[in-house]
Amino acid sequence: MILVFGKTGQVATALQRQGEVTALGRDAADLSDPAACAKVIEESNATCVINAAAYTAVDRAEEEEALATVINGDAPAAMARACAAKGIPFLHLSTDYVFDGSDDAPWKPDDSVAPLNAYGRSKLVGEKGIAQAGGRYAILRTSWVVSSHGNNFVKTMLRLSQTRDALTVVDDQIGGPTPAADIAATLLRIAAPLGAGQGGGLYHYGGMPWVSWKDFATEIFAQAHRDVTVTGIPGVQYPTPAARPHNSRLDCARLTQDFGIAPPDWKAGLAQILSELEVT
Ligand SMILES: NC(=O)C1=CN([C@@H]2O[C@H](COP(=O)(O)OP(=O)(O)OC[C@H]3O[C@@H](n4cnc5c(N)ncnc54)[C@H](OP(=O)(O)O)[C@@H]3O)[C@@H](O)[C@H]2O)C=CC1
Ligand SMILES: Cc1cn([C@H]2C[C@H](O)[C@@H](COP(=O)(O)OP(=O)(O)O[C@H]3O[C@@H](C)C(=O)[C@@H](O)[C@H]3O)O2)c(=O)[nH]c1=O
Ligand SMILES: [Mg+2]
Repeated sequence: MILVFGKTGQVATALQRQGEVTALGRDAADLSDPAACAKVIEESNATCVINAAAYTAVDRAEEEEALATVINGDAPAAMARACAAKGIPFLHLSTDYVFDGSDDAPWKPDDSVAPLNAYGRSKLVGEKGIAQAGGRYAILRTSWVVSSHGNNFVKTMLRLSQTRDALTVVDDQIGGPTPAADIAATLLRIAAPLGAGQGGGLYHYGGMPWVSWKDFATEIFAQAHRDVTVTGIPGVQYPTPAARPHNSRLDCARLTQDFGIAPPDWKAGLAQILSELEVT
């Protein structure tokens, strides 16, 4: 039995659509109580655990770093220790926001981390706690997750297009939009081999080709046939509580080497999302 933490989120929803999983919502397992999450694993008959729950409100985390750190740091670490004790693999997601975004070379899994914001710091606490738990694990760092479900940049752009015919969007933050459906498929595909001893550790999994948020917005409006003029602006002209990295490009070669999985094509994923949303 594959046990999933998270029920309503983008990736948790995709996992339930694609796999035979037992998904736990906040009512069944609240990540602000790490010991309770560990106990759920201990008392389960899980053969594998996937954590798809997280504190993902990047700007709000600046004011709630302690809570974000419990949810994104302490809870996954406790889950990983419970999995290690049971001898079952633990799969987890992390983020491009653990990097500072300097230069423009794609980030490799072993590159130095230096988060610019509280959310990134909280996710890094989780990464380290999982590595120290001593069990088999895979952490997929992904970026710019989108789906027809939940909150994401695609949904924000479509909503804004109902009231606006022009938008300014930052063009100096570059990364890979990643469909939640592809993340779920990848997690489900690597779970068994990981449990059997193949691979393990830190991986990158982000969509291709790399784009700026501005070029992403432009493609969303093109595919959705929305007549919105998008003008690029530097991030300094779009002030937010949390700083965001300029360079979020993820080098996904290790996942290809260990599991034969290539990064997803986000433009195809976007078309699928728009069709699910019945935007034509
Ligand atoms: N979204 C993105 O752009 C990116 C996400 N990631 C990572 O990918 C993973 C999945 O993200 P995504 O699917 O987008 O997340 P979402 O923001 O769509 O969903 C977050 C999920 O976590 C749950 N959750 C939040 N707090 C708690 C809590 N205290 N107890 C139990 N459940 C809780 C939410 O439940 P509820 O509905 O009850 O609030 C929801 O199901 C996360 O680890 C995230 O850090 C990485 C890079 C980019
Ligand atoms: C709505 C809007 C946003 N923006 C900018 C702000 C920001 O730099 C960028 C994206 O905004 P968002 O708030 O959607 O993105 P953000 O919440 O920062 O998304 C991040 O979420 C976390 C969970 C991750 O792990 C990251 O990989 C990343 O996906 O677009 C504009 O320039 N114009 C706009 O009209
Ligand atoms: Mg957001």
